[in-house]
Amino acid sequence: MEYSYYHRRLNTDAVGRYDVTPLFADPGVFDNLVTDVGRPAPGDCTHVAGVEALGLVLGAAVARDLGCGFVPVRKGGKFPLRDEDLHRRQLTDYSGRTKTLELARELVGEGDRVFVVDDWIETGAQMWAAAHLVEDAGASVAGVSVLRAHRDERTRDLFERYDVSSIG
Ligand SMILES: O=P(O)(O)OC[C@H]1O[C@H](OP(=O)(O)OP(=O)(O)O)[C@H](O)[C@@H]1O
Repeated sequence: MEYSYYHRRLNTDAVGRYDVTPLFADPGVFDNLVTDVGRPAPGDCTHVAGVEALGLVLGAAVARDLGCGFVPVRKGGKFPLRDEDLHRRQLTDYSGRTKTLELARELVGEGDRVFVVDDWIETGAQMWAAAHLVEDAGASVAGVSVLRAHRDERTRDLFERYDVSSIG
């Protein structure tokens, strides 16, 4: 589907922060969204990672669709694990607040090819951290896919380093 298909159902022109959950609530739209976000995934992808919170919803559905494992990238302090069992990155995103993202060490590692999914990218800070967590784990990033991504100087490094796909 073109981005206009989703745009019609979102009732916003925002590029950055907006609520994508109406796209999850309609089963037909959600099915199309999962297909479209997962389409750029390469055939050798072993896992899909999703960024908390809404990237968990979308990423898990994409993983199921692709027949891959699912790996949650969680906000700091959510994994009930010891520090030494986590990879951790700090970032400052669109909100101007400093946040932490974590990935459990046991979930992925060398040889794994991880496709990273989220709902949208504004500054790219969360996606940059998520992709680097995958690499910190010894796995490789098989691509990045979102519904909508802002392309400007803030996201240039992300687009240069990774194969980033967006519907809009
Ligand atoms: O490009 P950035 O500046 O990093 O912003 C994009 C990120 O911000 C939002 O997450 P948020 O932390 O608001 O959580 P949510 O999924 O719970 O809405 C969105 O889901 C992305 O993860």
